[in-house]
Amino acid sequence: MSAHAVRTEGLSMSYGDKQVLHGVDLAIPAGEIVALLGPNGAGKTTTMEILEGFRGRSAGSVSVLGEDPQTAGEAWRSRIGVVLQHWEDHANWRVGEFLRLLHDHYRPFGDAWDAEELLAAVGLESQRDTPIKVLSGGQRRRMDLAAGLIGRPELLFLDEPSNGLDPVSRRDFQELVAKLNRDLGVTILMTTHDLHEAERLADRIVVLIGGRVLAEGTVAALSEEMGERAEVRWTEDGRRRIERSADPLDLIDRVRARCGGTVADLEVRRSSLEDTYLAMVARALAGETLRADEEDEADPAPSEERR
Ligand SMILES: Nc1ncnc2c1ncn2[C@@H]1O[C@H](COP(=O)(O)OP(=O)(O)OP(=O)(O)O)[C@@H](O)[C@H]1O
Repeated sequence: MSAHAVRTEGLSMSYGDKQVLHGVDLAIPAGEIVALLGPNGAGKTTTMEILEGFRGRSAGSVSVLGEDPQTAGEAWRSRIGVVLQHWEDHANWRVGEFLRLLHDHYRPFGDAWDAEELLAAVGLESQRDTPIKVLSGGQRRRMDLAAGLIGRPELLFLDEPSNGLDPVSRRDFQELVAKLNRDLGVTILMTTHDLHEAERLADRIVVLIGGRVLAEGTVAALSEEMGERAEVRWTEDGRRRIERSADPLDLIDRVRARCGGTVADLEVRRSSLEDTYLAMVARALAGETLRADEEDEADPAPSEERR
């Protein structure tokens, strides 16, 4: 059996005469959380819909849990879970009855999640008898997640899962997603525009731009590929200093020697996914190569921090 939950080779898609995916190759290892990032219109939702079997493709091969989503049957569908960006059906149904109905639908295909247990797992026990239309945004996303989980999927697709949630609900939701992966081993492919969310949750990042994979790897590997530098801040001669360095330990040693052995208010921050992503997209838009310059530039003089 393939160790990859998802594999695509040369995946291409056109809407009429407009080509929106140009030979996308993906390899998503089973058990990982992978975040698909990219600007609006990059082709993320189209890719997800093809992998979910909701949309055909124009060319290329696709394997999801070992089958082609275009031809796979209901048994395969019960092994995947889908949480769409928006869906507005069943507004008058109550949360508990909706999950019970889904449970009955999935039961013939295996060990469907009991509706009561699932309500508890996503923290919606108090909303069991609440009509879906009056749920808050955060409760609604939890219910969407519960609906995606009912068949105990091996692979879960999340399209902008925490969009519109307040910071506390967002954090709770992210913890729930991380727990599903950690405790139940669910492979997760998610799209998000929240780079902190991607950095927090994802084992691996895929950046799509203009329907092509621009970069793929762990946050650390992408940062290294882009030649991103850590940011070092300290106080020297009563002034706050800030400098970026590829070798922060060497920089700190030099500052320490200058300051007589101690460095005041020292902070070191590695480049964030946001720094890397923005640099990557800017370079791509400027038509530059992704590789950082081979030549090692001398570190610029430290600047003073803006207050
Ligand atoms: N049903 C459709 N018919 C025609 N064009 C479409 C259709 N769906 C998407 N597109 C086009 O395909 C391209 C990719 O859209 P897609 O929704 O996959 O991007 P996305 O990366 O998910 O964007 P966003 O971040 O805004 O959700 C866009 O140019 C979009 O206008």
